[in-house]
Parts: sequence; C-alpha cells; structure tokens
Amino acid sequence: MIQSPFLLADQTLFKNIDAFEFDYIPDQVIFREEQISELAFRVRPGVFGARPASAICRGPPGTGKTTTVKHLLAEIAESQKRLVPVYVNCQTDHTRYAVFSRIYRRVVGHAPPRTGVAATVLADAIAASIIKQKIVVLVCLDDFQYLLSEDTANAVLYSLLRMYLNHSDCRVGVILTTSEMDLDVSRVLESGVASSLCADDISFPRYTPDEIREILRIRVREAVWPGVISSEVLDLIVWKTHKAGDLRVGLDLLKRAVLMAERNARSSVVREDILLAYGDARLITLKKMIRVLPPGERALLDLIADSGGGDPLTSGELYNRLTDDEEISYTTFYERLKRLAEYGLVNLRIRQKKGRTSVITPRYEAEEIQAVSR
Ligand SMILES: Nc1ncnc2c1ncn2[C@@H]1O[C@H](COP(=O)(O)OP(=O)(O)OP(=O)(O)O)[C@@H](O)[C@H]1O
Repeated sequence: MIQSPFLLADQTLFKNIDAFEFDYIPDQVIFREEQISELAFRVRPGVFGARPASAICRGPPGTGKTTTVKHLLAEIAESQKRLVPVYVNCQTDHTRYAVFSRIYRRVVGHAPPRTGVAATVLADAIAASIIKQKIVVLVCLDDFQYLLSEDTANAVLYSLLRMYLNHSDCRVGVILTTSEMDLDVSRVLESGVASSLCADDISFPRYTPDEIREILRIRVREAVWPGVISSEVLDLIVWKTHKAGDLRVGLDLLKRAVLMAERNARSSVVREDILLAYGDARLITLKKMIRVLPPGERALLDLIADSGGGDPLTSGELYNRLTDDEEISYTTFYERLKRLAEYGLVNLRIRQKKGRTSVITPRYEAEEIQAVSR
C-alpha cells in the first residue's frame, strides 16, 4: 500500500466519482450483447417507419435492464430521426398523467399545461403530433411494476396501444422492464391490453463472478486513479457483490471504501474499508428485493428471519410452521423457498439423501428486514 500522510483537502482519489453512481451510463454495456441485439431486432421496424414489436425485459434487481435499455435508447436518439425514444422511470412517474406528460414533452417538444388537462387529452395530442411529424415513438416504461397499483398500467398501456389501433399511421412501440419476480402480464393486465401488447420476454440473468469483476474493473478505471483499488481488494468486492447478487452493492462499496480511504488520508483502499462499508451496502439489495417480492415469498422470508438464531431450520420444519397460518401445498411452499434462495435472500443446502429436504439459513436478520421495509 502507498502511504500518503498528507492527502490535502484539494486532493482526491477520484478521477470521476460519477462513475460509481447508480444512474451512470457506462460507455460499454458488456455481457448484455445478446439482450441488446434481441431488443434491437424488435425495435428495428421503427427505423423504417413501421411499428416496433413490444418486449419485456425481466431479471432480478441490478442485472443491467435499465442500463441496457438506456444505452439502446441513446444510440437510437443519436442515429435516428424518424424513431423517437422516450424513457419513463415509473418509480418517479407513476400516475397516468405523469407518464403521458413525460411522453408529451419528448414528442410535442414542450411541457403540457400543468392543470386541468386529462391524461386522455394528452394522449390524443401525442397521437396527433406523431401523425403530423410522421415519426415512430418507442416508449420504455422502466420498472413497470410501479404502475400496477390502482390499475394505472392497464390505463397507460390501453391508451398507448389504442393510438395505433385507432390510427394505423400512429406508430408506437413499448418496452417494459421489471424486476418483479412473478409478473405475469396475462394475469395483471386486462386480456385485451395483454393481447394487443403481445410482448416477448428478454431475460436478464444474474452476472457471474467473472462478469462482475470485469464490469467493476472497468468502472474502477474510470472512477479512480491507478493504484487506489488493488487486485486483492477488487476480489473481495467481487465476492461481496456476487453474494448480494446486485451490481449496485459493488458500486456502492467501491464509493464508500474510497471515501473512507480519503478520510483517513490514505492513497489506497484496504480490506478493512470494504468490510466496514459492506454493512451498509448489502442492505441496498435487501431493500430492492423486498419491494418486488410477492406476498407469499415475503411471508416466508419473514418466517425464516424470525426463526433465526437457533439451530438451522429444515424445510419440513418450516413447512409445518407455515401451515399453522396458511393452507399451502408442499410443492408451492418449496417453489417459494427456492425462489428466495435464487434471489440471494436465504441459503438453502439440499440434503441429498432425503429427497427435497433442505437446511435453511437466513441471510438477513429480522431487524434488517424490518428496517428496510419502513
Ligand atoms: N453490463 C453492465 N455493464 C456496466 N455496468 C452495468 C452493467 N449492468 C449493470 N451495470 C451497472 O449496475 C447498476 C445497476 O444496473 P441497472 O440499474 O441497469 O439494473 P436493473 O436491472 O435495471 O435494476 P432494477 O431492476 O433494480 O431497476 C448500474 O449502476 C449500472 O451502471
């Protein structure tokens, strides 16, 4: 480690601290080439004036859905005049009016009147503008699950899809992204809306440790000066990120650890910085996961967390505890359990000799789950 006793106030280890921010769009989106080309294939008709096919990007939090889609939209915006991309973050724009205001601004070119205009009026104005400008619009509804309350999703999609049904020269394509584990479009949307949407799934699996390492290595090169993060420290961060399953944990760890090194007037990060920073970073994943977990899985997670502290639970014991409160088949219970393990929320060790009996250990304490649920 290089010791620097005087890291002056105007000196910093960061070359570009923004490269550790979650909304930073890297120059390269690596390991998502397949997904980008699948998306491009669906969007491509829009370049020639036809209606783009719809798609749903699915995958656990922090698997690059937003980054991939934003990258594609930026490329379209730079290279195409006829195809106009609109990005909507449904976590912030989660009402029908907010979604259509966002689309209106991009398509019409200025903000809509602030009050007294119904979302349907905005939708009609958008359709008229699309026809007049002879453009095709591609709307990405990112984190689509935030529209599912109060039936906003049906209303938004109905209006968007109806534009095309009402005027065949009004062409609008839709890309949805979601980290909702079980989102079944045919169940949550009205049948007419789901069948007009006719969207194909594009899957975003978790990154492998090697992939995480390469993505973080490139990010480190952009964000800090050489020598600040050693290869050994990066390995530790990769391991923690892999365990948490969300790239954001790695980015957050890196940022906190470098700030810690700076505060202690060191010119490189040491293992202790990472271990201290990890306590906060791992809860980021938990918070994200908790928000999108279906009620059945959430109840099971709470039960497992409440049972922590004693001997490890077996799946049979857990099933018996669960059936005290809920009537549920062993198969459904076990599917839920497997999903919790898949999303990194519990550890599951299968006892080979006893069929589907597994030993379960919680990865988060009940207090941590409560803290991030508030
Ligand atoms: N392939 C990649 N290359 C470079 N950076 C990536 C890649 N995938 C993800 N990231 C980074 O990881 C972070 C999380 O990615 P992103 O927001 O795209 O995930 P997401 O799947 O949309 O998550 P959520 O479902 O929670 O919205 C971002 O900061 C992003 O820059």
